[in-house]
Amino acid sequence: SLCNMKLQYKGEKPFQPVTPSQYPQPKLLEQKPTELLTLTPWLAPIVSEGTFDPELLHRIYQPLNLTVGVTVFAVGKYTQFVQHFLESAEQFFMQGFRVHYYVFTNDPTAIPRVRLGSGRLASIIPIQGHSRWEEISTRRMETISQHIAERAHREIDYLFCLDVDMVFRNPWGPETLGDLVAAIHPGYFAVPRQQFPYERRPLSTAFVAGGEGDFYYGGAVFGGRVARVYDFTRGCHMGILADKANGIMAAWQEESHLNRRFISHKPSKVLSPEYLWDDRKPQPPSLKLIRFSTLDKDTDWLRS
Ligand SMILES: CC(=O)N[C@H]1[C@@H](OP(=O)(O)OP(=O)(O)OC[C@H]2O[C@@H](n3ccc(=O)[nH]c3=O)[C@H](O)[C@@H]2O)O[C@H](CO)[C@H](O)[C@@H]1O
Ligand SMILES: [Mn+2]
Repeated sequence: SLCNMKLQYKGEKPFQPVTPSQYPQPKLLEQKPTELLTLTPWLAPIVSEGTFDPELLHRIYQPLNLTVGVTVFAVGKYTQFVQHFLESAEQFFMQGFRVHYYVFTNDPTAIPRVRLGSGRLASIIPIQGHSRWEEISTRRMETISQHIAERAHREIDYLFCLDVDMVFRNPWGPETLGDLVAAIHPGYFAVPRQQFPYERRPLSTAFVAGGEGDFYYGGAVFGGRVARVYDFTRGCHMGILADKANGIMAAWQEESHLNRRFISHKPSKVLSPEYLWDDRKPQPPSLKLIRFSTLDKDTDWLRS
């Protein structure tokens, strides 16, 4: 069965020598490239403006000829977001890289054909719709893991799994690439962990106890090497299935399972809220650049 299959991935890309270039010297004794924390206690970088050199990273990653996948779901009324999402991604997402968008929808005819740059393509993948929005959102973990097993592991090196009700506003580049990548939720970066909206009922497999947790991560952005995203989404899906069998739906659906799993399977790279913002909030001075943000949407209408 698909579950026990040994996947033949596209293959590792050996690193290339970095071509000579001019860039500012890294200074061991000059601290604080930003007001934000730059390293987790398990030594994963926290990416924000000022912590990296975009040109240098481009020189390092560009020769690898990587293909970066994106999964995005547009079921029911959410098809209206696809155009703006794709157009803004074409402007800002992984410029100069090969990109493969996988658009999952119950209504392929409602997906606009957006003109894509060279080396970039979109596949529209029909899926079943569900009447409850919680179900649509939660099912993504299952669909993504199946899609990696059936197809995407042969086509892409890295994968980002993104919400569709969002737009890119500034560059999102190879600084985001890592084995397993999480993004800090815009609503909880200044909040003590006891107040994170984790699932708190021990009956759920997403249960998080009082003293646990690092950052509260958003369900709208996660990714990494395709093999790691496969394990991650499969793990979340298993937790969701176990909860279903027990008749329980976690407080924030798949986001609760994602947060549970990132506590035991730490991300190797963490994206600051620059990479997962919300237009309904004022931009705090500590965030220099909003790169990807939730649109101010009519939630009641969308979910009706
Ligand atoms: C910023 C952030 O971290 N957002 C998370 C949050 O609320 P959100 O309010 O952002 O959830 P949402 O309404 O955007 O739903 C998540 C995604 O599911 C898809 N969708 C949903 C409903 C529907 O009818 N059709 C459809 O296509 C669509 O891709 C959408 O972007 O909590 C959700 C789970 O409860 C997800 O974890 C979201 O990622
Ligand atoms: Mn959303």
